[in-house]
Amino acid sequence: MSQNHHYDVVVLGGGTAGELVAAGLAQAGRDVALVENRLVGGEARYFADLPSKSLLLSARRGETWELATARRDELTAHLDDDDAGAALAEAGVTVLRGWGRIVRPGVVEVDGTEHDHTDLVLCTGSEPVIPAIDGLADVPTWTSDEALSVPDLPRRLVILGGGPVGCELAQVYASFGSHVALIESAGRLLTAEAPFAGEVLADALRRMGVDLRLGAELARVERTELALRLWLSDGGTLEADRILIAAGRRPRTAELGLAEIGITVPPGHGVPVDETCQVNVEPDAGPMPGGVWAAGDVTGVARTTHAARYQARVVISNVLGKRWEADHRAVPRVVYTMPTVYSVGISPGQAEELGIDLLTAGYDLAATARAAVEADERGRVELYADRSRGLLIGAAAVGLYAEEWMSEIALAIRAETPLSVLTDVVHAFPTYGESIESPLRELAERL
Ligand SMILES: Cc1cc2nc3c(=O)[nH]c(=O)nc-3n(C[C@H](O)[C@H](O)[C@H](O)COP(=O)(O)OP(=O)(O)OC[C@H]3O[C@@H](n4cnc5c(N)ncnc54)[C@H](O)[C@@H]3O)c2cc1C
Ligand SMILES: NC(=O)c1ccc[n+]([C@@H]2O[C@H](COP(=O)([O-])OP(=O)(O)OC[C@H]3O[C@@H](n4cnc5c(N)ncnc54)[C@H](O)[C@@H]3O)[C@@H](O)[C@H]2O)c1
Repeated sequence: MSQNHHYDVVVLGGGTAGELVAAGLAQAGRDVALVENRLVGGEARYFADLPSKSLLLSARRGETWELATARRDELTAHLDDDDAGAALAEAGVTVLRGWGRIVRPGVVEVDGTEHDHTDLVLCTGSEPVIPAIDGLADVPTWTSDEALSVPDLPRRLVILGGGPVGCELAQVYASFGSHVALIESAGRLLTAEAPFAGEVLADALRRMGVDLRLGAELARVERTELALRLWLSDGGTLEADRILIAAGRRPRTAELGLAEIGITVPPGHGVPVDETCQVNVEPDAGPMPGGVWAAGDVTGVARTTHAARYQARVVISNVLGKRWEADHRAVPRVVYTMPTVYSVGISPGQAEELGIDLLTAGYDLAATARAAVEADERGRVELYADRSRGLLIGAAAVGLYAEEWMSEIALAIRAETPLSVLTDVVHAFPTYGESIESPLRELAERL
């Protein structure tokens, strides 16, 4: 076993969070190594956010599949991370290629070489959950990684899971001509969000010809001579050329050697972090030379790229000794379908779990002048206030460009802006943004 250099900081995982942490700390003068076993830049750049948004945009523009995949592959640099690696080297980061594993406090091993460090930052992301279903392991399947990087357009695609990944990809593939069926074991799409959001989206997907099988589970799969045959728990059957598994993701915590430094993570959970993104390490693990930190999907806190970027900035600040406590109350959750589904803060389901007395006010986008101008009446906005505190604590909107015009609500929740101020804000005419005025007034009157 060869012994390498001592680094001030080793960052495990070079996706969105890891890249930002490594570059930020190197630019602040720290000696930093980043360990990456696949592509520097991670999921968002090559297999998730960028390719999916590129294909959705191409679908909206009516481009052909060939043009759309060419555009996507250009945007994802044909899965070549040379430029991303060079940018990190330019920032002063040492990029170590290979799988990183903690071997004892202060030491990470990468392909047989040990690297000492003071601080350690875990940015290992998340991985798809593959459900244990009879026959599934014996047939060819995709996860979002393949669905967003290969050139194939299956004639019949069955998607397992109606969360953000399943819904975005159902829309992509249906737009380009695949016959898409989507199986969601819950009775509705986007179960984490307000029920109306899933209903509006279900309607949009059905209109595109997507066969929604809600409240059903995939019981068994078999390969026949010409296709895949699927049996559902409700007695239904489907034929497919390809199955796409979009049944959730779990933080990537296995095979990292976390136990060597006293980090215990129950299966499926994220590494436990405090508000400074420092990982809770059990005290009997032995003396640690510095802090252990985590950012991004591996924390399981807020699984989006903007949350990963935010947590990366929090980690950089705290490693440099400037205390910054993360506040996750108003991190948006966006599904970039047509129409967009935007949610922020507390959802009605979460409010119920937390015992919050929720006051809801809503407005249909069809009543805005903008809907008439766009000739698109789909969508609705709902605002949620905590009756006991008299404050806006959550919102959901389904509608064209909702990801752009709902940002002021994120700010209002984060800043705890009084409703008296929010109702005094003037919105430009004719915009979808005007749709929040009426529910804000209603909440102000009822509180
Ligand atoms: C289909 C899809 C679409 C999405 N669309 C959006 C979107 O539009 N907007 C949005 O905000 N979010 C979106 N997300 C979520 C977003 O992609 C993630 O939240 C984000 O990529 C998380 O970044 P990360 O840095 O935590 O992890 P990642 O980008 O996954 O980076 C982790 C990196 O660590 C590496 N790694 C792991 N373990 C080791 C190890 N032991 N040694 C070496 N390297 C290791 C991996 O190879 C990987 O490159 C989407 C997700 C999916 C699946
Ligand atoms: N635009 C975005 O920001 C964006 C887009 C895509 C994904 N993401 C992130 O990726 C994460 C993962 O997304 P996801 O959609 O894979 O997961 P998810 O957990 O949000 O949804 C998975 C869905 O699959 C269903 N399911 C699970 N097992 C099933 C089975 N055996 N049969 C049928 N249905 C089954 C679940 O009921 C659930 O509704 C999200 O939480 C999100 O943070 C973000």
